[in-house]
Amino acid sequence: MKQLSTSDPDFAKRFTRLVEARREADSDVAGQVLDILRTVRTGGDNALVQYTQRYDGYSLVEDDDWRVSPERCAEAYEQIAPEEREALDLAARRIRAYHEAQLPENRDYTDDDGVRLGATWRPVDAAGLYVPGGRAAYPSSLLMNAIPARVAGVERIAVVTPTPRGNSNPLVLAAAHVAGIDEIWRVGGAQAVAALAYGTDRIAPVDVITGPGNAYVAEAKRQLYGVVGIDMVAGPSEILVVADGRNDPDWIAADLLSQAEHDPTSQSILITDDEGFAAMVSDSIDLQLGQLSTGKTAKASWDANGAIIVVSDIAGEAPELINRLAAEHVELAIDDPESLMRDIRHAGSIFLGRMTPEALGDYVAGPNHVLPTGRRARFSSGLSVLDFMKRTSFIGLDDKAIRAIGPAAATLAHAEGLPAHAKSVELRLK
Ligand SMILES: NC(=O)c1ccc[n+]([C@@H]2O[C@H](COP(=O)([O-])OP(=O)(O)OC[C@H]3O[C@@H](n4cnc5c(N)ncnc54)[C@H](O)[C@@H]3O)[C@@H](O)[C@H]2O)c1
Ligand SMILES: N[C@H](CO)Cc1c[nH]c[nH+]1
Ligand SMILES: [Zn+2]
Repeated sequence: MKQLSTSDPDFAKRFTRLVEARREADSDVAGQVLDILRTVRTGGDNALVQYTQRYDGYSLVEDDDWRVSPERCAEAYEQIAPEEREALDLAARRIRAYHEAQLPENRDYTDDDGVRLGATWRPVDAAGLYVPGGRAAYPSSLLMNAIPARVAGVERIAVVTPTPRGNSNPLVLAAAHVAGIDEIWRVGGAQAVAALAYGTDRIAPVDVITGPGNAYVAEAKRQLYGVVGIDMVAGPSEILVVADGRNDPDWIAADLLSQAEHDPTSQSILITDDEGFAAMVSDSIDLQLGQLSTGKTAKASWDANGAIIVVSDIAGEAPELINRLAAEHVELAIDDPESLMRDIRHAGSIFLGRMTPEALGDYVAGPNHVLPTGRRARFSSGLSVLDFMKRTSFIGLDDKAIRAIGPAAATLAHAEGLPAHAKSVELRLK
């Protein structure tokens, strides 16, 4: 963990290094991922068999090894504990309600020149959803991917998810049942993303790939953008907590560890204006690390990518630091989170006040937990219904309308040195 203070003479240099570390982490896996994508493109299902054996310790032989049936998902739903079923149902209901409100409206109108204009939204034909499953299983990510895809009206939805040593997680299957998913492939990592993009004998290609994953998965999506659409680059989790000294240090320590436990390359940062509080949070983290079943991963993450930044004035100094970090999650554990939120331009999702731990957003709040990482909140947003849709514009002119705007088009066509363009308009003006 790094300790920084804005009063240190070398703060600017050290902070810049912290910001840039995210980009360097991405490029570490780029070469290996390129290799995996090429191998799956040429080797198809055989390549999937090899990689699944190597990385998940699992043999894909029979049809049942490859794909999970909807009957198994329904069975899993019946067999999980009643409180788990209720929690999944509640999460699904809240996620659905939030995403239904995102459905866009088609436009169709005639402007002052008499030109008919508009745009029609349609779902993509096929979406591939990545549900992570290497270190932990993510039924919540299944819901976060599948519900907006369903709301958008996507006809074919294919899920890929790794099943280490062949063990399918019952809650992931139950979540698939809740979301009405009937195509689940037991493959993960960059190779699964490649299979969705290029297609193999077994897995038909999709038009868009969404969902979170580790550095390999995130980099595979990034490299395949253009072959398919993607939502955004949603890699190893990040949390940036802004907390004053009036918080319980144990709460803030737990919040920081909640994202550190995802991945050794996750990032957790605290900004505070109270040096004593910073020390208490740091001590609490050390204590809590020893109590977590995920302690090893969380410790690796906190040691390598954790940071505590002490500022002298939160309102004056935090906004610039927050905007440069452009973190996936920003928690504001202060008295007046609203006023700080107004100054935040770059963040995947913001959590307002001391009673809004980020973990609530991971599961049940409603907004999507698939969010941009690696400072990409500067230009990307969380997964939404729109990521499963595209828009086609339309234009309609009659004789009167073409006389109103046609001459200007012909003038610009001549000016661009494109006479055939000009002629196609001018012939209709005669
Ligand atoms: N940004 C978001 O919205 C968001 C949301 C949820 C989870 N996440 C992130 O998802 C990730 C889940 O990671 P995970 O590892 O548990 O599951 P995962 O499914 O993302 O990755 C597991 C796969 O990674 C591949 N892999 C592992 N080691 C490899 C290696 N050395 N070389 C090549 N491939 C390798 C394997 O194919 C394995 O099946 C975490 O980083 C977590 O922070 C992000
Ligand atoms: N925090 C993750 C997004 O970075 C989402 C998640 C799922 N389960 C637990 N957490
Ligand atoms: Zn989380």
